[in-house]
Amino acid sequence: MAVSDHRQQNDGRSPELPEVIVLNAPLILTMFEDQLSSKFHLLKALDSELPLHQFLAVNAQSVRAMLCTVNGPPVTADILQLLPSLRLIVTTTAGINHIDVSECRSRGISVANAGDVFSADCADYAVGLLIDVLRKISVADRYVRKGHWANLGDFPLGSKLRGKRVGIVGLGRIGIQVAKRLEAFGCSISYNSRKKKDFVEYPFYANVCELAADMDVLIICCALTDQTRHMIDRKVLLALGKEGVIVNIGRGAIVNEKEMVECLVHGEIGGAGSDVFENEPDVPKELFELENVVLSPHLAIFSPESLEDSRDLVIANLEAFFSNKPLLSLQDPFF
Ligand SMILES: O=CC(=O)O
Repeated sequence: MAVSDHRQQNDGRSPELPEVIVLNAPLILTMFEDQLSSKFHLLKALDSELPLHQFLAVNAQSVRAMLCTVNGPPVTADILQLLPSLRLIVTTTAGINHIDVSECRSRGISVANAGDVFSADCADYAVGLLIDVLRKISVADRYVRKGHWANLGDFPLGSKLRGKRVGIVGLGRIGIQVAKRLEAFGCSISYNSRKKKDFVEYPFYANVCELAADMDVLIICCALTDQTRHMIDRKVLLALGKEGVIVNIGRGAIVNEKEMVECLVHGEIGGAGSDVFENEPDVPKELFELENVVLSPHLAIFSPESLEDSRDLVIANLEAFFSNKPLLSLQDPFF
């Protein structure tokens, strides 16, 4: 078949709809495809029989906007090179670690993310994971299901949330909401981030290891960058200590997962709750055996309501772009 024969067939929609290349399969596309495709002509790389590079080379030379998410092929310099007309990437996620932002900057491509639409759900989930690890709610659930209730005396009691010293790593949109929630639960809050924040009174620690040494709990809420990759390593975990709990709703690779698993297996930290892992969907099997660990499949941000907000923001960003208006959630640190 000639290369030009591989061009996606016009599916009957108006040829005037602006074209958007869809690199992978964002959940909002699965849920709201009709709404998105009534406004944009979606060129879906996943539906093509062609390998991604060839699909882009054949179909996407004039495409100016891309929709993507964190699962699936990362938006690398190699991919961007195949899209000479691209000027906008909209990611359905808050995190943008799957996009080569410095390549975007040098090519004049703007990046818009999920802004604040997932922050509340994600913060709720972080608190949920922490309460679950501390009070052993999932353990209690398994206990009842196994018919052990009659022996209640042998249930290992969990630890109180009120009074815990909680260190938030990354006091951005999500971190601040976690902090406010846990303050209301009677915890004392401290934080680590790139810079001290003027809008809060919480104690600031420039050094994450010193933060861990003074805390009962660390909650990882920062972005994954070259600076934060494996920032939470054995040294930090040992500083957190035998009773210390770590919760991660950021990205798996912020924690050195191998070292965290070793610390958990050897009882060098008290417990962990994690929604994110280094090599998703693979989760280290050792964790399955541990009762002081709560595992979740990268779902913290999702509720039906947050997905609808995400859809609306994606559409609003694309519409703004195609009508030369300012983007609603432009990633300004980079542009
Ligand atoms: O992980 C999810 C997100 O970055 O929004």
